[in-house]
Amino acid sequence: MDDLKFVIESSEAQTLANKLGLKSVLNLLPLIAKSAKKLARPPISGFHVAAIGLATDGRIFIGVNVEFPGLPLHHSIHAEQCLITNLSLHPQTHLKNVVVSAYPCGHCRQFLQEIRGAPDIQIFVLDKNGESEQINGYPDGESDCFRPLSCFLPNRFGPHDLLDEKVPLILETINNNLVLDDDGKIVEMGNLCNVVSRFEVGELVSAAFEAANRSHAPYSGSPSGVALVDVDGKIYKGCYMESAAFNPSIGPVQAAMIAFITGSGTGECDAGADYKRIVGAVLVEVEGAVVRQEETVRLFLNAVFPKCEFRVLRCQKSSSAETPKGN
Ligand SMILES: O=c1ccn([C@H]2C[C@H](O)[C@@H](CO)O2)c(=O)[nH]1
Ligand SMILES: [Zn+2]
Repeated sequence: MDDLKFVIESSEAQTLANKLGLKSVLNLLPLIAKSAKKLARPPISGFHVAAIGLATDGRIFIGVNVEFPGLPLHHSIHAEQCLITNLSLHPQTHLKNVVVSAYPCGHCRQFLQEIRGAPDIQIFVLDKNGESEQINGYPDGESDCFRPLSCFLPNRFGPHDLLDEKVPLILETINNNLVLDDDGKIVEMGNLCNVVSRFEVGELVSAAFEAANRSHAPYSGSPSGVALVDVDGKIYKGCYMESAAFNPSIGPVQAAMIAFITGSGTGECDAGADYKRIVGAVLVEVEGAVVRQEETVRLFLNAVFPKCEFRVLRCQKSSSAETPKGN
């Protein structure tokens, strides 16, 4: 399991499980978790975390922790947040099983609550050596070592404390009906950016706008999106995703960073070595929004990609847009 990818197709997972003589794909998850720890980027703590998710369609998704020297700790990305963002990038609404290399912290248990049916997500925690904590070894079946999230976080506070049941949750399809009405600003930005060609700026703005439209921000009504572009013109989108408990929310630039790390396909474990490939970033957020991302995104970009050109575009909410709040 040397060249792991952040998304493993269902057929690949099945083939690998058969090849290793495992009873099912579930038995494969702990092996992947142990191996995926090397994809983490923890230059501050040196503590590698991997969170592996099995989706209902049989695909396996990997999440790892990412730390950023020079920034306050709340900019860090937890493996579980990375996993959920990875799922959102490859539209996948249901997470069935998760194997984590360490116990999920309170914030991660809370962030997982944003997924529909969260209390039933089955979680399995490996011990410090990456082995099963159970006497039986690796899981033999769904009921063997996995325990529901409701067991890790009983008496939960979640989305339905604030929202109507019908409001789309994280990972579910959403369109925030935003309007970007000033094409002139995009042209002006094209002229301003030295490192990113005019053509790519247009694409970059569209990507950030699409990310803002798909952002999960039902609690503040302040959706936003970031798009990053690398030296080869490849674009990485990040949607801001809120938690009902506010603080475990994931910022748009962290989400775009996850798209870069999981999609750059380098399997790079030398933290930060490839960050200098990012040359441009665009943030799209709502004019007059109650929650603003601009300054925190700028702080992040200055510390992580100091040479990156950054532009901000404000959009409006369509007057026909439904208000997301349930009560
Ligand atoms: O639930 C958790 C708890 C911690 N970490 C990471 C964050 C940080 O990078 C390192 C030390 O806390 O472990 C996770 O990824 N998930
Ligand atoms: Zn956590």
